[in-house]
Amino acid sequence: MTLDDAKSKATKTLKVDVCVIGAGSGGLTAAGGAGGLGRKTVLLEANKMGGDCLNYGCVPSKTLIASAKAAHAMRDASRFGITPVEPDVHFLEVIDRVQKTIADLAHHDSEERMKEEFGVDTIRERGRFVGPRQVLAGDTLIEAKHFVIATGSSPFVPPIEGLAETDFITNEKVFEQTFQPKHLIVLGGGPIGSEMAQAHRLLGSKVTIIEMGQIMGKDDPELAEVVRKRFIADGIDLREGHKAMKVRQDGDLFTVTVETPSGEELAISGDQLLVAVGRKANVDGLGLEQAGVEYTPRGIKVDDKLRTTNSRIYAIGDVTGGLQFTHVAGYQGRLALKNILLKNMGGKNNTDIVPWVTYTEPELAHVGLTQAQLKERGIDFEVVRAPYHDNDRANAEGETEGIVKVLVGKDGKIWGADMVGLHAGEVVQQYALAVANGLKMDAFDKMISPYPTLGEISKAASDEWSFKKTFTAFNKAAIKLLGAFD
Ligand SMILES: Cc1cc2nc3c(=O)[nH]c(=O)nc-3n(C[C@H](O)[C@H](O)[C@H](O)COP(=O)(O)OP(=O)(O)OC[C@H]3O[C@@H](n4cnc5c(N)ncnc54)[C@H](O)[C@@H]3O)c2cc1C
Ligand SMILES: NC(=O)c1ccc[n+]([C@@H]2O[C@H](COP(=O)([O-])OP(=O)(O)OC[C@H]3O[C@@H](n4cnc5c(N)ncnc54)[C@H](O)[C@@H]3O)[C@@H](O)[C@H]2O)c1
Repeated sequence: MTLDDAKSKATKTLKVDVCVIGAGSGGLTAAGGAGGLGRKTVLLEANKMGGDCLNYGCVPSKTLIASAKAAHAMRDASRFGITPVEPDVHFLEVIDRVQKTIADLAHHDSEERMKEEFGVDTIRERGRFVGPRQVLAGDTLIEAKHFVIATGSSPFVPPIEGLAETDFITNEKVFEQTFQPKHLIVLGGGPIGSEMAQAHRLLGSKVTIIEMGQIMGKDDPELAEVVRKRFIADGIDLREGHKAMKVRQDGDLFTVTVETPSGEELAISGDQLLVAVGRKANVDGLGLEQAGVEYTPRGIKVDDKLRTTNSRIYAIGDVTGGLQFTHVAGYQGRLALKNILLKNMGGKNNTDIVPWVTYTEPELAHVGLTQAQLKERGIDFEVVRAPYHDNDRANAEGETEGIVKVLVGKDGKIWGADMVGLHAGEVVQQYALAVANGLKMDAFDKMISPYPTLGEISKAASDEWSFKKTFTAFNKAAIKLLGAFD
């Protein structure tokens, strides 16, 4: 369709202050904020309200994982003095529960709520730029003072011979499965592959992960090793350093031919194939050229105010190809809005303070700068370690495998933290607050932590750090001297 054809489809014109394209975590935040603050706002959504997080991502994955954990607890009960039982998993009921949880949460992201609480009108159409300040959605031509592109990302499908001809699934289908896989093959051992592999394994499927590098490669390798060991103990067939060469489907059977690290060919067969090898930004069909918005295959280019190369258009969340998390999309939604409302004085996109958590058992979490980033920036730091096995609550829960590593500057500033262990995603919150506010380790000295909690691990790390600073030869001599006056 030519631009003129597209424009000629419009039967009405809508003039607004802000037009947000995409009603996922980022778009809903930006649109709700703009509408709530009195700007005339329209939100466009081509598919389901709530985007990936609600429908195909965070919510269904964590709900599936909750069922998996319940099944695991039954098998694992002997450690607690309880007779273990092999759970009778009704997989389709598990899937029903996943879908019900999505439905229970859907109101929060709904058109109705956007209208009632924030005064935002939603148009359930795909948006496409037809000019630098014009978007066409169905038969409506929208002219806005500002636009926010929040179109998210889709599963990347790698160009592996034969793959496209098979009925493989991605995160868009895995939560709607109609049978429990006997043997699930997972291509990719990043957060999606790892979470889904373990969940299916604990629900009773045989699972093989085919990962060309290492699982959880974006996290601290020492901590990823803890997850690796658990996967192996869970009975996952973990194939790291294995490259998928071709895929074939014969009836219900998928066969993936891989090259092993030693260069041999190996065929792995299963009755379900999940592809989770990364994401591609949703830029196709958006008419970005018509709007003068530059992009690369990674995503839309933005500056530190989240402006695109068209200063009236901002882009946020997964479509920018940066850190792809719901909380980042939400944070950027608020930031882009502030920059729209405050003439680009709302603040800069600060990726140095971002946390993330992968919800494997045990959880793997990070916040702030990584060790590699600190080295690149020439910042002196030390790693303060606090193991889970020294924490009383972890012992009571029977989950002592894990560690917290805090990256501390010479002046005590907390630059980042990495952790693996029971509820690491909760423990990391304290460090998220510390990193965001530039706190030093002595902030934890002042804090009284309730006993016995996992959060006390943070206190243990700060004790470890301050003991070293306190019990110096100088301090000991000074105290001895003062003792002479007792
Ligand atoms: C399986 C899985 C598990 C995940 N788990 C977590 C987790 O636990 N924690 C976490 O923080 N993150 C998690 N994520 C990542 C998280 O889902 C994304 O980072 C987040 O959804 C990105 O939000 P967004 O607003 O940028 O995009 P999306 O949520 O993808 O929303 C984009 C919306 O734009 C719409 N759209 C696209 N093009 C157009 C158009 N032209 N016109 C109109 N509408 C359009 C789409 O239909 C979609 O609804 C997970 C992702 C997956 C896949
Ligand atoms: N808990 C969470 O917050 C959470 C959960 C799921 C997803 N996410 C978000 O979604 C993003 C995408 O997740 P993902 O796991 O799809 O991507 P990813 O890029 O993080 O990991 C993909 C993995 O697949 C491997 N891979 C790539 N091509 C391959 C091939 N041909 N054969 C075998 N392995 C291959 C890579 O080496 C990598 O380890 C994440 O980066 C994260 O931002 C977050």
